Parts: sequence; C-alpha cells; structure tokens
Amino acid sequence: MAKTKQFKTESQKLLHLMTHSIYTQKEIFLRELISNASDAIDKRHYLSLTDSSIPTDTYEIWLTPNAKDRTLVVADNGIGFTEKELIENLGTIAQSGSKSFLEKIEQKDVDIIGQFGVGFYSAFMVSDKVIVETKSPYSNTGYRWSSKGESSYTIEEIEREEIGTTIILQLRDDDEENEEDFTKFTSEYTLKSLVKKYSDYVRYPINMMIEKKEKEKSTQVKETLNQMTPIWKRSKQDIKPEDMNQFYKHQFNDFEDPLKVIHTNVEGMLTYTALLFIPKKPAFDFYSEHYEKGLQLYTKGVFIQDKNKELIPDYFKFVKGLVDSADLSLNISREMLQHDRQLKKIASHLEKKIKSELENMMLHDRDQYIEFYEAYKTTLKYGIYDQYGLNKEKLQDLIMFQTNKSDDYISFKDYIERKPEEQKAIYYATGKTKQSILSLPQMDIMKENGYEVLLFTEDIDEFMIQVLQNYQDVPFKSVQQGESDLIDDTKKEDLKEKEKENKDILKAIKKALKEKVKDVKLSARLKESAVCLVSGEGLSLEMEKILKQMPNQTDLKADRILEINPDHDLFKALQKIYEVDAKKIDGYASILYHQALLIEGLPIEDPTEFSNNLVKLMIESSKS
Ligand SMILES: Nc1ncnc2c1ncn2[C@@H]1O[C@H](COP(=O)(O)OP(=O)(O)OP(=O)(O)O)[C@@H](O)[C@H]1O
Repeated sequence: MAKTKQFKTESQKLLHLMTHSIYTQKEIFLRELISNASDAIDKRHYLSLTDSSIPTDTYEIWLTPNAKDRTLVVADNGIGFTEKELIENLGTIAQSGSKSFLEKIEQKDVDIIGQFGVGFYSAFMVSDKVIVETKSPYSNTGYRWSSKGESSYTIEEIEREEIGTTIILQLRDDDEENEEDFTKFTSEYTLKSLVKKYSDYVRYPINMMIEKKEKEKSTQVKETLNQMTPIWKRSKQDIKPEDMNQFYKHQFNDFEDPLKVIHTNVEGMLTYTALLFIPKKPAFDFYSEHYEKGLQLYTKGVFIQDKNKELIPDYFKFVKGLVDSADLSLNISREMLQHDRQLKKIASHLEKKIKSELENMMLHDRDQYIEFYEAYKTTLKYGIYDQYGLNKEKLQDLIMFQTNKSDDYISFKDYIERKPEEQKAIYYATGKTKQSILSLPQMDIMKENGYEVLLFTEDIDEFMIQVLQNYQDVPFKSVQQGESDLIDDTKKEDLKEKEKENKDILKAIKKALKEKVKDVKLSARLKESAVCLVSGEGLSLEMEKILKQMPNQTDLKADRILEINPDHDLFKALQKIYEVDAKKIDGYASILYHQALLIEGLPIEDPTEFSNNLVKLMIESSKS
C-alpha cells in the first residue's frame, strides 16, 4: 500500500519555486540528476571497500529518453535509498546548497538559479511527475517514491533486485505561449549536448542507446556521452575559466565564482594533482564550530574522502578543493600509517604552494589580495597567535594594516622599508575604529614626529603582536602603553623638573583616585589633549576589554597610569585650584580620570560620582 506523506515546509517552498519557475535555463536539471547519480556511485564504491555485504558492480549512469511517452529516465547503480533515506533526503531539504539557494532566491534574485546546486527538486522544473524507484543494499526490498511536486509524495514497496536508483521524469507539455519546449529533453541531440556541456568530466560513463541507421536497417547501439576525464586531470590550457568556475560552484556549493584557483600538478617521489579554490567570501558557517575544513581526496579520479583535515592547516582553513593522487590506495584504513606520511608530505607542499600564491598575489595584484585579506585576515592573524606562535614565521608576511598615514594596507615589510632609520620601533595603536584611534590623545606626538602608526581594530591584533614581539628585529610598540620613547633627553629632564615642582598636586590627585590608578604623571606625549590613560608594560587596556568579555576572567586589569599635559591650560587651572583650596582637587581628579576612561572607550566606573562632580563644578562656576 502506498503511503502518502507531506513535504516539509521548506521543501514545499523550493518545490513551488521549481514548478512555477520562469527561469530559462531549466536544462540544468540534468546536470543535477547526473551529479547525484555520480555521488551515489561514489558512495557505493567507497562503502564496498570496507563492507563486504555491499557488492561492487560495473558502475554506469544511463539516460533513456522516450519521445512517445514523453519520459526521460536517469538511472544509476549507486547506493540507492532506504525508505528512511527517501523520506529524509527527498522529503526535506537538509543540504546546505539548497538552503542557501532558498535564502538567496527569497531575496528575489531568480537568475542565480543555475549557479546553485539546487539538487533533486530541479527535476520538477521540467516534469509534471517524478518517480524514483530504488533499492539500497541496506534494505531487503525496493521502494517507489512519487510526486507531482505539490504538497505531498507517496512511498510504496516494490520488487526490485538490483541496487541503484531509477528516476523517471514525466515531462511537461510544451508551452508555446511561453516558448517552453520540454519535448527536446527526449531528443538524442539535446541530451548529448547537455552532457557535453555540464557533465563531461563525470567520472563514470553516462550511457545512452543511440539509433544507428545502416542501409535500411536501424539498430540501437550503446554510446558513452562523456569523456570521463575529471576537470583537474585535463591540461590547464584546455580548461575554460567558465568551466572551472562552474565546477567549483557545483562541487563546493557556492553561488559565486572563486576568488582564486590554484591548480597544481606535482610529479616525482609523490605524484598528485591538487585543485584548490579560495572562495570570495567565507562560507556561511565559517566562524561557527560546525565549519569543517578539509580537502576532498581522490585516487585516480575515484572519490575516497570528503573532508580530509590533514591536508590543510587551520590558518588556511578557508581553502576548498581536492587532491587526487595515484599513490594512495583506495583502502585508506588498512594502510593508514603509510598514508599518513604521504598525506603529510602533500599537506606540506600545499601549504607552501598556497603561501607562495598569496605572497605573489600581494606583490602583483594588490587589489585582489586586499579582497582576499579583508575576507580572511582574522583567520591568518589567529594562525600567528595559535600554538604559541609556532607558525608566526610562515604567516607574518601575509599580514597588513591600515595606518594613520594612508588608507592603503601595508605589510610589516612595507613599514620597515619606509620608516626613518632612526625610528627604533614599529608603532601601533588600538581602538574600535580607525577614526577613534586617530583621535586618541596619544596620537598627538606621533603626528608631530610624522611617524607611521599601524591601526589595530580587531580583537585579535594585540594578542597576535604579543606573540610576534618584533619583525626583522624591530620591536612592536604600542603608543598607548608604557613610557613613550619618543621624548628626547632635554624634554625628559624638563619633565622631571616639572614633576618635582608639582609633586604635591600629583600626589594629591593620586590619593584622590585611590587604587583606580597605579600612577599619575605629567606627560610629554600630549600636545592638544589635556589627559590620557596609558597602561603599564603588561596587559593593555584593549586586551583588558577583550578579556573582560570572556567568562571567568573578570578580575584581570591593566595597570592604569593617568597622564596629564603640563602645558595645557587645564593643568594651570588645577594648579590654581590646588593653591587656593587643596581639598577641591578630589572632585577634579575624579572628573579627569573618568574623562580619560571615556576617551579610551572604557566604561565609566562610577557614573553617579562622575555626574555629581560635574554638577558641583557647574554650580560653582556659575557662582564665580
Ligand atoms: N541517485 C541518487 N542515489 C542515491 N541517493 C541520492 C540520489 N539522488 C539524491 N540522493 C540523495 O538525496 C539527497 C538530496 O539530493 P539533492 O540533490 O536534493 O541534494 P544534494 O545533491 O545532496 O545537495 P545539493 O544539490 O544541495 O548540493 C542527496 O544528498 C543524496 O543523499
């Protein structure tokens, strides 16, 4: 008895789109079905290697058109479906490709349909009814799934011996008004050219019985329509960029062309081909823990594994692609140790290759590199920080920052090359945005000296720099931390003198602020600003902010040093107030400290105290 079941809501939406599609490139349904058939054969073959209950076969995909019945049959001897799989795989959309397609299409961009792996449901673009007859090696009986692409489908048991899947498409009637021709999908010529166009590189034979006329007699002869050479096995000159892009989008579920293709053939002790892609944008789950890095692994064109993690280091985890090596035997588990060594070697080659391609891009195609860098900079920086800096040498030359002097990104190497010789450090400043850094009081002295400052706006930046420490022996130095080294000896002497003269007032301010600050000093780095807050040499204020957001880290605090500009009118005012009524300095100290916190983007510790002091000051000034 056939059971009727309802499609899940998302499937219904997708089906509705397919059946009502005004999209012109409906022919892609064939590519989708053939690709599913090929994946199903891959799966069967792979499982048969380790599970003796799964028989192997001569793997083939068959197309059988029938013009009289208006049907097209796509058959494979792949893994087939169990009943549960029919419900799960054809009754719901679990696939990321289809999901992201649905999201995009909901934004009304109908024309992108062909760029997606829209999968099985695309059959409904050309069919009134789709029947799937199938048998899995894991079930004793066969099943028939059928649907008209509306809200429901039926499933029933059938007698079927051979493992695999047969998909019968009942083609729609032609629609002359809209110039839609579905009859053509029963024509030998159309099917042949569609296979050539979309599925030529499928690794299994796509066969069709072709009518051959000899003399008066016509006979049916089996013909294989595809070349079966995987795209990565073809010579580079013969691959059109559109074909490569199409292959990427389909194989790796992206709807945009890749930013960069790296196609490499290595021969020698270890022979392999690698086809690597850098996506234009990180995958939608890239920053989640669900993201799985890895490359597909093939041996002699036969699929072995989907995401081999060993082939790609974490800091290049955005790279997608595949490796095909004749040196790997199919039975990976039996020879794991041997493979481990071979895979490690391939991984190490690939890592160098990716790095050199990126360095090349940085040198010769800055625009493309910046597009790449803006998409993946956090991952590269994290790669430097990770494992106590184990990989810092490999990655440091790929890092770039904007500076106070230019909107262009520059590398550490660029910085060193253009800094004045007498400058002994690579300066950086940290903040939420470029603008907030540029207006930091500590930037005054940098501006005056004409020094270039790297602008750190990502959380990871300072942590990365702690690990790097220096570049080509030039140390990194924060303009917001520790003593400024830009002050010459005479200025230092001068400052010491002033601090001596103002010893009492500085002491009084420090006393008023209690444990809030470690010290109160006069500053030589400030020009226009009255105060700033700097941290000691250890933890910086920015790092404190980040650590505070993490669980169980709340008591970590940077040493705060309040610096006051002795040449600012405000300091003169403070001196006057202190002379007249020393007690009044407490309120002023609190306001100054809170102002410095605000400038640094730190939270006001005691908003009521801050506000009360301001109010008091306003009232007093109205009296005088
Ligand atoms: N010919 C087939 N034989 C066995 N299983 C199949 C076959 N066709 C489809 N399937 C199963 O049905 C699932 C859904 O297929 P569908 O084409 O909708 O998505 P997909 O190809 O997995 O992903 P996407 O097309 O979104 O990249 C597949 O993942 C696969 O498990």
